[in-house]
Amino acid sequence: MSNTVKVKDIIIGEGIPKVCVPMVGRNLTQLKEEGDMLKNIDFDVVEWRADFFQDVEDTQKVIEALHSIREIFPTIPLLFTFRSAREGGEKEVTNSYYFSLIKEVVESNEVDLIDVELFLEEQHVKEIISIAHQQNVFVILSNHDFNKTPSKEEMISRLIRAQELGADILKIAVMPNSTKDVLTLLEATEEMYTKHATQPIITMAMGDKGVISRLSGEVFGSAMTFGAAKNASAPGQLNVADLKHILNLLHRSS
Ligand SMILES: O=C1C[C@@](O)(C(=O)O)C[C@@H](O)[C@@H]1O
Repeated sequence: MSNTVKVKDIIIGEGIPKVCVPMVGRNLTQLKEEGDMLKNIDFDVVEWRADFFQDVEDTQKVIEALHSIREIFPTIPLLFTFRSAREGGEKEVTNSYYFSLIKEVVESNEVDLIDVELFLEEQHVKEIISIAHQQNVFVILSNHDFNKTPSKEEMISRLIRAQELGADILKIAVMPNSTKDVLTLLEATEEMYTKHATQPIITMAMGDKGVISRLSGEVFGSAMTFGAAKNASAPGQLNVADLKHILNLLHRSS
């Protein structure tokens, strides 16, 4: 197994951390406006945060919107995410709707990557991964704690669990309540990356305190970082242009 995942022309896990921009429009008009603005910006992966979409409970409308987003970005890897409210997202739907939505999205042939929450029922996670892999869609198994930073051991064990379940990319986002918490996240990242990971990992400490973790992926082993175009999808995200610039600077001096 390798520590990289190649999606279209982007190799996640190699070189400078890749920059992912979330789209957070509430309707198709807003998504198209966001898409037009993003056309002039340099980034690597686009994430559609479908939990922001007001018609997310209508699968047909979701697929139509997905198609429109794909038309705007035919060559850029597209990540589909429905972030549940319990993990910091905008909306809560039933597990069975979440499961059927993700299945439809994967089968639509419009996405390259999907985000699946690690704490879903294990059977559902396994099934989604299997369907996604049949369709050549990569799976990011993710976990978020918007209130605190778990212990280093706990964060590593969640990332290992995601890996054991067959995820292509492992992700954890936590909220630091102190500078020490940021160090704990970075330590967990470094240890996971050097000792356990066979897959790329993505980690971040959110909020103002955690900003450094969104910039230092190349040093500690986080393969991707999220930046905001106009509206952030999580606290602490920097503007994409600044993010790219700083990542390039850090790369040159590394
Ligand atoms: O999971 C993540 C990471 C994130 O929460 C962040 O902190 O940048 C932003 C989300 O859009 C994305 O799905």
